Amino acid sequence: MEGGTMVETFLKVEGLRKSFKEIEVLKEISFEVNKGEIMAILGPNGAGKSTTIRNIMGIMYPDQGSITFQGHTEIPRNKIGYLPEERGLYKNVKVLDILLYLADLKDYPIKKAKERALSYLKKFGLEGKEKVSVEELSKGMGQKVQFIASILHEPEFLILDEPFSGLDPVSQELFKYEIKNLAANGTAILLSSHQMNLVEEMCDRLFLIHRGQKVIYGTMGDVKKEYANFKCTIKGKNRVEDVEGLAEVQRVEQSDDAITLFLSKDVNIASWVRSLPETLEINELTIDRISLHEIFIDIATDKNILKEGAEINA
Ligand SMILES: Nc1ncnc2c1ncn2[C@@H]1O[C@H](COP(=O)(O)OP(=O)(O)OP(=O)(O)O)[C@@H](O)[C@H]1O
Repeated sequence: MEGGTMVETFLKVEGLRKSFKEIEVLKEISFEVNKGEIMAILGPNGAGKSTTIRNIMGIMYPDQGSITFQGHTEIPRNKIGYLPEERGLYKNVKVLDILLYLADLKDYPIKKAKERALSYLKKFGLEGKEKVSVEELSKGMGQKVQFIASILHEPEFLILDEPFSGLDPVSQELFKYEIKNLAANGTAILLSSHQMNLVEEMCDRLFLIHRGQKVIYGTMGDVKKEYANFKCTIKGKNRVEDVEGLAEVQRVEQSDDAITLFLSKDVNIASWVRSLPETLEINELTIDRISLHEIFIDIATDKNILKEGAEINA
């Protein structure tokens, strides 16, 4: 998506509000998903991700706000692929039959669907399983079939709710590769996941909700720059008192044989390293940026340690 290409928005969600009984679960949710990008929707359990997705899919209706697809309110079902959070919807049906049936529901040509289905089954290591009934598949295999079902009709917009849950690491990589490939070919992708490492590796932008409200919305690069401050971990026998007064140190965490210094946002690492006192015992020293995983935990646990950077779009 970078490099000045024209952004074409597929989905636009504006001011979405939704309550269940008295409880407001979504409060003014607004975001967009563009063609050719992977947009992550993130948040702790119960944050409102699936509710947002269900509103987009027309499974439930918002109390307020609007959802448009290429400018239209009608849901273009044939252009959308959806991998729901609930899995294993089909049981006593053969793998290839269910795939072709679902493609047919989307008015996709059956011959092409069959070719694509066989090629994807092969790609996902399910060659020879065409005539096996879905209930006989393992959990991961079932998920692969459901994933194939969601992309068989070449959707322009793909919603993946927790696509990696229950997959082994090899299958996760396969899914990751395939999802990135779809985006590279122009598909707009909205992905919800709790696997922050994968999100960090593959998503272009992210939208993080907490208690039904936007906390972060931006490109992965912006989020890293704004929130992911540097941290310096020093192995050796040092006391918190030895380091907490140092310039640019916002917070110190101590574990058995290491001490981690969380540094302020605009620190100049080169001069900061030079300013370390010679009295420190340094057996090992590493400087990294805080990971998306840590940013997530910080927000989800209301620690707000990173709030210094909490400016972008929030
Ligand atoms: N049909 C419903 N009736 C009442 N409350 C609901 C309903 N669906 C969701 N909720 C509530 O809305 C809130 C958001 O739920 P949602 O499933 O959207 O969260 P989520 O972010 O997808 O969480 P998870 O990561 O656990 O899947 C929760 O408090 C949940 O209990």
